[in-house]
Amino acid sequence: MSESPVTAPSPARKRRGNMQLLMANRLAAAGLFIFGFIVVVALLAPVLPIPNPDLTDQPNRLLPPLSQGHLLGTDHLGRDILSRLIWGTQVSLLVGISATALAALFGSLIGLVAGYARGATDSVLMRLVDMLMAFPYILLAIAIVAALGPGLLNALYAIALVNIPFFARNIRGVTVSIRNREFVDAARLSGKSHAAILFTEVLPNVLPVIVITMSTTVGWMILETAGLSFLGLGAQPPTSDLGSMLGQARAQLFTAPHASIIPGIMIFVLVMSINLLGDGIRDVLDPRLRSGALDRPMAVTRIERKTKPAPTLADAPALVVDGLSAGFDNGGGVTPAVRNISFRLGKGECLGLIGESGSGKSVTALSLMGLVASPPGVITAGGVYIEGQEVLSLREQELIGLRGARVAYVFQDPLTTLHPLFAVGEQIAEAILAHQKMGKTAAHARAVELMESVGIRDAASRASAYPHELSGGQRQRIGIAMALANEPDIIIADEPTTALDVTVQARILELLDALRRERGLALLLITHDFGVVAQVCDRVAVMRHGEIVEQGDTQDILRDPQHDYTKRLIACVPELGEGHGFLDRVRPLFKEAGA
Ligand SMILES: Nc1ncnc2c1ncn2[C@@H]1O[C@H](COP(=O)(O)OP(=O)(O)OP(=O)(O)O)[C@@H](O)[C@H]1O
Repeated sequence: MSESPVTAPSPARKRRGNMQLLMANRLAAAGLFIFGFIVVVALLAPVLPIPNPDLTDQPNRLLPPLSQGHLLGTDHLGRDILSRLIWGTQVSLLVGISATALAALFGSLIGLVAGYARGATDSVLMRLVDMLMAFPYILLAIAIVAALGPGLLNALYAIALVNIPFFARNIRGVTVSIRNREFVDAARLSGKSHAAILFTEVLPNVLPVIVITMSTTVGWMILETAGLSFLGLGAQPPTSDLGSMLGQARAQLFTAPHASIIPGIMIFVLVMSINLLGDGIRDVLDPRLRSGALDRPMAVTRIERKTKPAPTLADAPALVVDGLSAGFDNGGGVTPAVRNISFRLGKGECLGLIGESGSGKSVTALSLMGLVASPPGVITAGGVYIEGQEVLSLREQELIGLRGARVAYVFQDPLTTLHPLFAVGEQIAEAILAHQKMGKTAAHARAVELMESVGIRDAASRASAYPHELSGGQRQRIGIAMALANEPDIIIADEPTTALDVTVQARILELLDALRRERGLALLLITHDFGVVAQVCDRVAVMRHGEIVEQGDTQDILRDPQHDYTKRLIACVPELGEGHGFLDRVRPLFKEAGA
């Protein structure tokens, strides 16, 4: 289409860069600042005006902090603690980061190969990893260093080795889920070698997980290295790291506590800053966390309306939507998804909401009951009136109480909305019990009745079937039965037949049509198919780029569409036996529109 979509963010609202997102997380920013400061100071150790860290001065041993010439005092050999702290931090950082890099390299390689190859390779590699995991890791590290001999380099190898399983298992899990994806199949079909697929198709998808795992484990590895040095198995004199400083000072814990407290605080601050930074990096690299989708969603969409709509409407039909606008918080502002939506829907009436994919139909439908997930969803203007009462101004619990009771939803693919581990009858009964007080047996009997009313044959026995045991059409009937469970006044059906074949589609539409007529339901039917609208709806509202561009009686609009876009949507309904004529008829319409 030639027009730019309404959701295209303006330059001012462009998604913030990763660094800005990281900085917006205060804890991560604090972690970055502290860690950055420590790294810079440790790197500048050779040029800083500090004494030689190994220079002993027996007469001035165990001087307290703030002594002349020794800001943090001296240790049991009279060495300057500040200087040793800075040099020791440098060593701890170097060993911790190197161990993380080694563990990440070998662990990820094992995970990638095992997850991609599966079969015997997977079993052998993962059993080896399991063997490593069978021992308490710090004991294993001590045993390895004891076997190799004490020393920083051996401590580094030991820490890297005991952390390999952590990477291997994580990366294998992600690789297994990626290896069966269509783009990997496509690469295989294109003749790429396994190695090429592994490194060009799988690895780029696994890389963020490797980075996240590294950022969250590096602090842990620094701590483990310090542990080995504390026990005298890591840094050997005269080299010292934070752990060995702590170990050497423990004999003077009561006479000169500062000698052990200072390196202890340093280890704490260093590990804490890395962990805070690591958590922040994880949130930034994971797109789901970045948009806030994995945050606990709010029970009702965030509502930020500049002007409050009138609390009630006189002489209002079942549903009135007045000037509704909603969008998504992109971190720097709200990107609009639907704008100024208004329509009315009476009892027993069916309104079709039609538009191409992305035109904002679902956001409109979900906004009516504050169901757009927040974050990132936001309702920015307008009102929704049910029987004349503005519902978005209600208290949260009141609005939640309306869901499923006065207003019910039927979604596109019931396989994703039905719980796979519960029998369908049980799920309908649960929907009844959510709003009505009755015993479980009565709820189950009512569920069977509802199943019968939506045309499921042999309902009593089918009630104990699980969703995967039913056909697509039967599942959608269960979805409709659940929507009817509490005798709602309004049903919002969001593309209820899109996932079904044409014959089942026709039957489900007939069912919805019959139900709204028999029960006087107001039916809002969302679709992208004018054929469906023509079959069921009294009136239709055409949506494009988040706005309603035309609405009116279905017959009038079918006969005399005003908007070009409506004309094109109507032209897209093929006629039986039309064959190639359909394309010849439709193509010029889209060429004219530059689409
Ligand atoms: N969680 C989200 N975050 C950001 N933008 C979103 C989100 N969900 C939807 N949108 C945007 O809102 C706009 C409207 O989407 P909506 O799902 O309402 O379209 P639709 O007309 O129902 O499409 P379809 O027929 O494919 O379901 C789209 O441009 C979409 O990209």
